[in-house]
Amino acid sequence: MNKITKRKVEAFITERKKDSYKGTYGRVLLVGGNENMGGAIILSASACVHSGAGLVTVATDPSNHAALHSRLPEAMCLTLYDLQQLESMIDGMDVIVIGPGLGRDQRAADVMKTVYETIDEEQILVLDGDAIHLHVNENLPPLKAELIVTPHLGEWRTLTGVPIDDQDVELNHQKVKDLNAVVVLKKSRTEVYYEDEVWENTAGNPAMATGGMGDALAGMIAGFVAQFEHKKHAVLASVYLHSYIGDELARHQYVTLPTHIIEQIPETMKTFSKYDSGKRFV
Ligand SMILES: NC(=O)C1=CN([C@@H]2O[C@H](COP(=O)(O)OP(=O)(O)OC[C@H]3O[C@@H](n4cnc5c(N)ncnc54)[C@H](O)[C@@H]3O)[C@@H](O)[C@H]2O)[C@@H](O)CC1
Ligand SMILES: Nc1ncnc2c1ncn2[C@@H]1O[C@H](COP(=O)(O)OP(=O)(O)O)[C@@H](O)[C@H]1O
Ligand SMILES: [Mg+2]
Repeated sequence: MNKITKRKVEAFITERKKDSYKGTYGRVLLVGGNENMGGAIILSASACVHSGAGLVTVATDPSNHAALHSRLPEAMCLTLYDLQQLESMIDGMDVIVIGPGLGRDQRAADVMKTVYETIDEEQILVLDGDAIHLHVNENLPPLKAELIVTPHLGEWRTLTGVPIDDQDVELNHQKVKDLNAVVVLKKSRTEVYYEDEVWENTAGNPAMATGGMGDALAGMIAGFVAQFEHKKHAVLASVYLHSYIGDELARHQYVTLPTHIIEQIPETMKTFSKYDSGKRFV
């Protein structure tokens, strides 16, 4: 299995071009956060903005709009259940994240259907949390977009039907090929599955075992994929950096919150970008 290491990620995160602007770094739409789980999508959106996505929009329940605006004025927002508005917004996006705090009710299923119907092959869909359950349990239209799925072990069981104790790398890899997606299988040593290879994260620790940590990762993955040309490197780099920051914080903190990790993303990216591809400090 390939290992995602610090040296590799330093080479993946490059300096920004002088003449770039927000349009260079991608447009991301994050869809989720019902009236009970607004925090989930706020964490995802916040991680996405702090990762450097050019423009971030959030479709969430209206009861979350004020909190989102006050926590993250950089993001625009729209009403989760206004399917017409959602449809027209999807059009201009590079990456769409769906699932954090979405819920699994009929309204959530209708939102999923709209996204699946509207999204096209040029776009990338990040499927997380409740969207994984809806993907399995709802009769959805065929998906044209490139798919990145970010299950934890329980969500992977839902997707594949394989009990957690029976999951192993070989069987997981077979299931990934059937799924036709990139799979970020989240656990203490997260694994990233592509059709032809598997990568293992080499960072992360139990101080990160706290609610919302995966929501933050979904937003980071979207932010990286939206701005970096090399999509595989973007996914591997985001998975590693999320855990690397967690490890740095855990040197002094018993528990690390997703908000703590998010705050550290820009500074950590800067440090990683200072190494050139020859791994030399420049
Ligand atoms: N502040 C918020 O609004 C939060 C909202 N959240 C949302 O809550 C929704 C439900 O997600 P949950 O993951 O809580 O619930 P799920 O019911 O999808 O998954 C929980 C189950 O998965 C299994 N599982 C997960 N990780 C495992 C591991 N490493 N090893 C073994 N078993 C494992 C356990 O059996 C557990 O019962 C999602 O939409 C999520 O985004 C959560 O992220 C928590 C924070
Ligand atoms: N013991 C651990 N060691 C390393 N990473 C962990 C550990 N526990 C949790 N994590 C990380 O925290 C995240 C949890 O994701 P998830 O279960 O989806 O959380 P949530 O849905 O609450 O946001 C994953 O990225 C996982 O790798
Ligand atoms: Mg989750």
